[in-house]
Amino acid sequence: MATRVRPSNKRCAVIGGSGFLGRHLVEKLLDRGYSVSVFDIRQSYELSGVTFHQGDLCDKQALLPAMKDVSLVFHCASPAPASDDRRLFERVNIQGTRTVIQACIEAGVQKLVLTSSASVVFEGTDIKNGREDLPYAKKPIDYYTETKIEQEKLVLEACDKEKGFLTVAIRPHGIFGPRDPQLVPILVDTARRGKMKFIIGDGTNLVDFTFVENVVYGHILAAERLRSDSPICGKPYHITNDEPVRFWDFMSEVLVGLGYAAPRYHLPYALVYGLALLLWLLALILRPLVSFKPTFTPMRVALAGTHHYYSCDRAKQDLGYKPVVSLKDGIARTVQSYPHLRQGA
Ligand SMILES: NC(=O)C1=CN([C@@H]2O[C@H](COP(=O)(O)OP(=O)(O)OC[C@H]3O[C@@H](n4cnc5c(N)ncnc54)[C@H](OP(=O)(O)O)[C@@H]3O)[C@@H](O)[C@H]2O)C=CC1
Ligand SMILES: CC(C)=CCC[C@@H](C)[C@H]1CC[C@H]2C3=C(CC[C@]12C)[C@@]1(C)CCC(=O)C[C@@H]1CC3
Repeated sequence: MATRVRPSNKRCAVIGGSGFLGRHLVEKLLDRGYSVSVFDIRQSYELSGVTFHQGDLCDKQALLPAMKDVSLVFHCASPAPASDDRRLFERVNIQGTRTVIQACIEAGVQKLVLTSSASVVFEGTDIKNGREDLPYAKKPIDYYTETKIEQEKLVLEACDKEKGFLTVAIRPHGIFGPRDPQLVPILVDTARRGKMKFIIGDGTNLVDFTFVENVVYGHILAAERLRSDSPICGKPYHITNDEPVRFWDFMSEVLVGLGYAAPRYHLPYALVYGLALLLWLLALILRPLVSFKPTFTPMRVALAGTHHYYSCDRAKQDLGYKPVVSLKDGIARTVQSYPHLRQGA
């Protein structure tokens, strides 16, 4: 009878390892002596110590080779929130995550760490220092978040100490850092189109923005602390910079760092939200005739004009988490990493 190779606890797989967070995670895992297999729908780089497996995570047969002899899997793949494609989110984040869980169990993987999102509890109204025991949003802000909720439930419910399959979910918020394809590029694009002149509301709303290396650190701590006798099995954890900042101060600091003017004029929140809602309805009605994507969607206006920051006390207590990069240093490193997005470049 063929003997089964015992998976090494320093061998792991990163699903979504070609993406922004995934690649930072892969780099840190290599630093810590792990060998890594990346599974992603695309291959965006090459790195020694990393084996790439290209495929769709909804395909179990494609996933299995990436999990061979692996004891730990990180699942940080998702379609981009901006795609707003309900069927794609359902297929990848819900059905695909079921497939990931089945493949893990079949391949003998012992630990699964999911990248969820703090937004699973956000309904577009203020959250101040929200803890993990807040209920899931009944009215999530978009389809993407709706499927992130189902995905998190699936992964946490799959935790089974008897069967030796342990799971945990990390809920980051507002990830930023070098190579981020979303936050800074959207901000600069908005500024270049002359639309970053206005502050929505009074500009005092506090939000968490989390430097990518802190998010990576939270994932690795969770993976390494995930044992059948630890309190973290089957639980979600907020991972933030633990320094809530005014949304508009953060945006202004990034803009000014890149040579653009900070927004100055205030607009009432209710007015902008109402206009965004009208635009969104118009885009929906006109979709069969013309397709346009408004910059100011109701979801974006809510993100820009409300408080949404989260306590990471549970992560501090159970994981020994503490941010490793301050917000100030994170912003400086991010701004430096985007020479091509500077004003005039
Ligand atoms: N960025 C943020 O601020 C936050 C992100 N998160 C979560 O963190 C995770 C990582 O996000 P981020 O790094 O920003 O996202 P990215 O889009 O940069 O990375 C996700 C990766 O997954 C890939 N992918 C998408 N669909 C599939 C599929 N069917 N099969 C295999 N791979 C696939 C993507 O490929 P492609 O690019 O071709 O689609 C991409 O390479 C996600 O789960 C996201 O929900 C949570 C909170 C905040
Ligand atoms: C905190 C958090 C969850 C951030 C996630 C990233 C994006 C949702 C934001 C990144 C840049 C933001 C942005 C706006 C909304 C939210 C973001 C897209 C605006 C469109 C809000 C309205 C404006 O006045 C312009 C803003 C540009 C940047």
